[in-house]
Amino acid sequence: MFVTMMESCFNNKLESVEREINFDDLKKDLSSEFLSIDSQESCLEELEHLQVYLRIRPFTSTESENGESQDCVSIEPPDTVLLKAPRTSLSARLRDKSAQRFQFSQVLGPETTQREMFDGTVRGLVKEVLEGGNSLVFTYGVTNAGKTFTFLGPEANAGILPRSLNVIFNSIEGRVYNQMTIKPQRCREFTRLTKDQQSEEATSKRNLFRLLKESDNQKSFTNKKSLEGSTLSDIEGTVTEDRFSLVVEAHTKFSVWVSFCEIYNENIHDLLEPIPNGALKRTTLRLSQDVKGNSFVKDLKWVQVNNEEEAYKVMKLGKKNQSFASTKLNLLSSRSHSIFSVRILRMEDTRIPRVNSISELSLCDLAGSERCSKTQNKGERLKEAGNINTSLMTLGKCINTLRQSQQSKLPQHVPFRESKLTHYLQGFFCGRGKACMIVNVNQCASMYDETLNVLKFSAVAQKVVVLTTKTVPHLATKRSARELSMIINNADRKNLLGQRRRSSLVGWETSLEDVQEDDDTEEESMMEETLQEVEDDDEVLINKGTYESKLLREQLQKERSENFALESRIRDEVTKEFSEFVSDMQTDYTERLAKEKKIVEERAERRLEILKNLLNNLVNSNTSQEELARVERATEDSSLLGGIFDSICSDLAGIKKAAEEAKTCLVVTHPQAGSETISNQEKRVADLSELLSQTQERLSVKTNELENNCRQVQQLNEQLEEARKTLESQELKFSHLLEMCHGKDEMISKLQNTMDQQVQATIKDKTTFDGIKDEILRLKSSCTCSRGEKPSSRAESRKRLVDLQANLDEQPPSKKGFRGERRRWTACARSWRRKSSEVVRSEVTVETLQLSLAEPGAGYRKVLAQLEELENKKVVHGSTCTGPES
Ligand SMILES: Nc1ncnc2c1ncn2[C@@H]1O[C@H](COP(=O)(O)OP(=O)(O)OP(=O)(O)O)[C@@H](O)[C@H]1O
Repeated sequence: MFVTMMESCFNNKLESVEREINFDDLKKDLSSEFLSIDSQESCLEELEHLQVYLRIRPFTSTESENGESQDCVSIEPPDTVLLKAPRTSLSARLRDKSAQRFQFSQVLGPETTQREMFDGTVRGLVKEVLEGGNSLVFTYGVTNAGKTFTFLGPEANAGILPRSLNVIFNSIEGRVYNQMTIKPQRCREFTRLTKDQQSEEATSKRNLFRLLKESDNQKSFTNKKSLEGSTLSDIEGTVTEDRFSLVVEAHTKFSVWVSFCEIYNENIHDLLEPIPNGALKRTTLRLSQDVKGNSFVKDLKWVQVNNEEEAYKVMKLGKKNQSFASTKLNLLSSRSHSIFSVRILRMEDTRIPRVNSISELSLCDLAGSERCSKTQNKGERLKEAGNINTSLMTLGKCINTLRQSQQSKLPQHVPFRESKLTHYLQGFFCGRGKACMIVNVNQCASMYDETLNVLKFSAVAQKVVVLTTKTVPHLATKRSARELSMIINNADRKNLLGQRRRSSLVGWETSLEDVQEDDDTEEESMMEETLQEVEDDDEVLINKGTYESKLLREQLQKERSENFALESRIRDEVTKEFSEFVSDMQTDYTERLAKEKKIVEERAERRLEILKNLLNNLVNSNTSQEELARVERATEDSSLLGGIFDSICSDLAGIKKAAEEAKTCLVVTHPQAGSETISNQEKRVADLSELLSQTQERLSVKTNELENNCRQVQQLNEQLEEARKTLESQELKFSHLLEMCHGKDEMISKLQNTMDQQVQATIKDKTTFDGIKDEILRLKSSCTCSRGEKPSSRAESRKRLVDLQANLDEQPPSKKGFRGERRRWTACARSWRRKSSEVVRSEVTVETLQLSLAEPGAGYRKVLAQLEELENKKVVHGSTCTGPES
């Protein structure tokens, strides 16, 4: 089953490199010997993981001084790296994971020399290229991680590019084809140059080198030791004699062509194209694909180089034109992706030169991803950074989709076309040749988050399986019948495979991505020229039937055994990977669940404690507002608790979903091996679910309790508020009553005074009256006694009596009147005495009321009624109790 799955993934790739071939095609292939070399090669297809190497650069002195060294990166030789979060990292704060492990094809530590770097990574690929294969090497990493150092290196410490050129020319020494008769074209084709074209080529090359010389002369005035000013001899000291001994035939020669371009702001520019002085805009080149889906840059300048020195000059010239700028993180930061390509044409240097194979080594130095917050770029630099990040993100997307496509049953569309970089690299991910990624990281604590992202991406890239096609060049000048039969057989097999694969699936890169170029006129003329040559070959008399069936059987058996081995290997890998993934996930979630549970319990307990205190405080104190705020805080905590709980639920759902996916995948890939793991995982997930539901129950009980408590507190608070209001109004009324009582007291004392004065006056009047009465009596008696006296003394007495009478008239008129008056005053005094006793009683009642007011909620209305009654009484008394006017 898994074979079907994997096959479905890789079929697509096979389709991209194998088009339907029939006899007519074969004839065409054979006839177009000088145009395309496909038909002459035996293709060996292999599936292998993308090679991913990690290089960790050493700290600079400034970084060490700034405390960047916090042991974030440690190596577990030979292929594992351990990444630990520094104390200040956001990731470290968000996640509890202190260290993460990443595996690579090889990890090269800070002390690795440029030579060791080259030997351990790219050297093998250079050999592949010399033997007819295609190879891609690209550097990847954040800005200031050491990509350009690895790629180009300083003049005294050459990087992989100069070293590759060195090995290539050392290996083909004495076998360099230095004529310009044949030139590579498009992707895997070539063209014969006419005499004029050859001289044009030579002039262009001379001009190019002159340009470099001129700029070198200019530079030498200012900086004699700059990179551009250096010559090959400068680096010769660092690049030692390094060569491969190639197995070649006597007439075999190698024609080497190089090109250098950059992808800057999603535009492709030729770095070997001279930029005219004052030119604002550089020529933009177009990316095209040949019929086999291999991308190439249309109209890119290819320069023939006859030795290492010439190649190095081209490299320097291109570097001079490349976009560099100073950023906050790197003084000389690459602002573009640069691609240096070396095409090697393996030739038969006979009377009519023949091309046996065309191979290509493509070396890309990618610009580094960067966080604009850290580089603080603005304007043009910001735009560049945006384009760099976008294209690197697309690369990440493509790698991810490739990985997913290889894992799932259904082929997925890989978005190679979304950026120029991925569009260019597409061919190498789809079977054009071997691909190798060099990941550069620095160990700075401040770059931890970025480094983590790079390592995560690399871990995915490491798992991508690529189909590599190794071409074995045909060495014989003339083909034997058997060899031709092999070619036919191979073509038939391709045809067969192609048909079978096409029937099952639609190729994702060819169907969706392929673009064919239509400028085939030149080739057609060349085809006609060379067709005659091959038709003349008498040995193309093939006993096809005999060989075909035999070889087909052999091939079938070989393929079956290869498929079987591949299937078991991939099964093992996938099962192991999933088991690791699921167990990692399980441990992670168990830890998180335990932690969350503990936190939830602690919080619930704390909240209960707070609520208890709150209730106690509410009963004992009047600081209701404070308590209310605390209750609100407790409610907020409760909602937070709910949030945490929700997140646990969603995490669990995630675990379940992942487990489901794992299960599906395992069932698909490895029914027996998977079932046990699945049941274990299911059991674990069920346990986790049970644990979670228990936590949920406890949480809901505690939440209910909490809610009840909250409600009670709310009620108490309302009652308290009501009592407080009642108390306030009672206090107000009491103060009114007190005022009234005071008024009454004053009035009583006034009345008392008036009454006392009246009594005094009455007593005085009575004394006067008694005196007058006595006088009258005395006068009367004296009048009676003096009847016999003289009339004058009698008249005198009478006059005195009349005066007394008049005096008496001024006094209370009579004893009767005085009595009436006295009665009135006595009644009045009695009435006042009664009133004062009532006032005393009122005071007593008021005191009683005050006492009852002290108790909140006591029969307030009753008290109020009593008060009102008292008030009325006071009004009645006030109106009746007016003293005698006198
Ligand atoms: N292996 C190394 N040994 C010593 N110094 C190194 C090493 N790798 C990088 N460096 C230094 O680190 C600095 C940054 O390196 P480099 O310019 O190659 O980074 P980069 O990844 O290409 O950055 P960008 O993406 O911004 O172009 C340079 O000063 C370089 O000399």
